[in-house]
Amino acid sequence: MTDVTFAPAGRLRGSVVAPPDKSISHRAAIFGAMASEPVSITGYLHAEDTHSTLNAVRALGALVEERGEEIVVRGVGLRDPREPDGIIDVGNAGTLMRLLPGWLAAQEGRSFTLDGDASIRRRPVDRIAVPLRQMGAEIEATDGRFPPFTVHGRRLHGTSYEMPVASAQVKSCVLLAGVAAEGATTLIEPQPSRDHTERMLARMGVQLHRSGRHLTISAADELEAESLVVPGDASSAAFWLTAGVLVPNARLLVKNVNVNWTRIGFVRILLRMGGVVVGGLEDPTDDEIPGHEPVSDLDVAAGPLEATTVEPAEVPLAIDELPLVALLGCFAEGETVVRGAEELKVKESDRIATVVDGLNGLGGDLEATDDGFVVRGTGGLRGGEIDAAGDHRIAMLGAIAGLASKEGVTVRGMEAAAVSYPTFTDDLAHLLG
Ligand SMILES: O=C(O)C1=C[C@@H](OP(=O)(O)O)[C@@H](O)[C@H](O)C1
Ligand SMILES: C=C(OP(=O)(O)O)C(=O)O
Repeated sequence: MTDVTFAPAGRLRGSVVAPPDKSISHRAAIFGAMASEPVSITGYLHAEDTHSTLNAVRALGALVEERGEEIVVRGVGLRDPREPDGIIDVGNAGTLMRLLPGWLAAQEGRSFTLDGDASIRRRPVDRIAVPLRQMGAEIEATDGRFPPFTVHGRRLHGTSYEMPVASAQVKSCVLLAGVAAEGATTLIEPQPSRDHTERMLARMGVQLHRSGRHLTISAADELEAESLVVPGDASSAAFWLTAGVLVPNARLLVKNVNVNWTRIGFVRILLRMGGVVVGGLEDPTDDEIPGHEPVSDLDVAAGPLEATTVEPAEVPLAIDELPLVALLGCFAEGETVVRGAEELKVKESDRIATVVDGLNGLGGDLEATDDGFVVRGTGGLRGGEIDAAGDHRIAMLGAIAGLASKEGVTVRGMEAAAVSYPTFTDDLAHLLG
């Protein structure tokens, strides 16, 4: 385990290019493997989670050539993944674990077992097993709902499924099954969630139609795209936006950020709290499904903050950034409340517990609730030690807390950052000059 100390930042200036988007990289590799013709992917994220995805698609028979900035995936087509010799190891990647079975469930007569690390074994898969069974698949999970689990592929039929939780992973899984099923599949979403799957499938020639909460996908014979481009990750960029707001006199430019409106709920919350962020944010696209991802450079500066309440409908659009909302709340005037975020309990760690305990250990005044947390702003944080609990977002949360604290923060287990952002400490060193 690596302990790293982050001292209060005297100066934080300059520009940083957001690392490639993790969600979109997973999708590009999986959809590339589902395609019949080679797909060139520019800007693929080289991190632990997305390497698990490359290994998974290789195990299914796809060829992956790495050529510097570009990777080329030579897929096996919608109906020809190979049955691997052993398990498919998803490592720490929940997105891989929940998306891939959508495709695999449609492979008649073949079985696939997925497993991962200790954290992944605590993350439920019944949320995908329920709709996939409804479409005709057979799934056996440990204790009925955890990895390791086995997907027995069957001829799938389209369905209509009302999702109990707003989850882009569940939505994507059902859409992938829908592409390879017979007939149309309709999903009814409780609230909008990130829409990268819809955008990328539309770009790859699949017919998708949205009408309010209803999303319908038609089966396709093949997926097709010569090239896919991965933009910068808004969730990774959020660490720099937070640092830019909290560190006195900071001035940062975060370049090439994906500003898809379903990913920038955090920026909207930050603006509401008084943060200064300037850039070309996307407006909601309503029922339209664009075939691209918008990007912008974001300029951020330090400033005084006010508390806010994050309502349940905002949660899916800022889910991975809610730990940073808690950190901002420590520095804001008043009481910051996050509601409707019980999903945080089933991430890489129980993020209600790790955020509340972690920031309280640094001098914060937070209280866990059943569905989120309450943060009483104290104007700052003393500092101290925080355990990343094997969770990349908690590791980087601790680092940013350290920069903004009075005495600095030691993060225990900083290596966890490599799951989504392996160059995090190098980028920070550059900004500290
Ligand atoms: O679809 C995706 O790429 C993701 C969806 C979210 O999970 P849920 O679908 O479980 O909300 C998010 O927390 C995760 O980091 C990535
Ligand atoms: C929850 C996350 O990812 P995943 O579900 O893919 O493990 C995350 O990156 O914060």
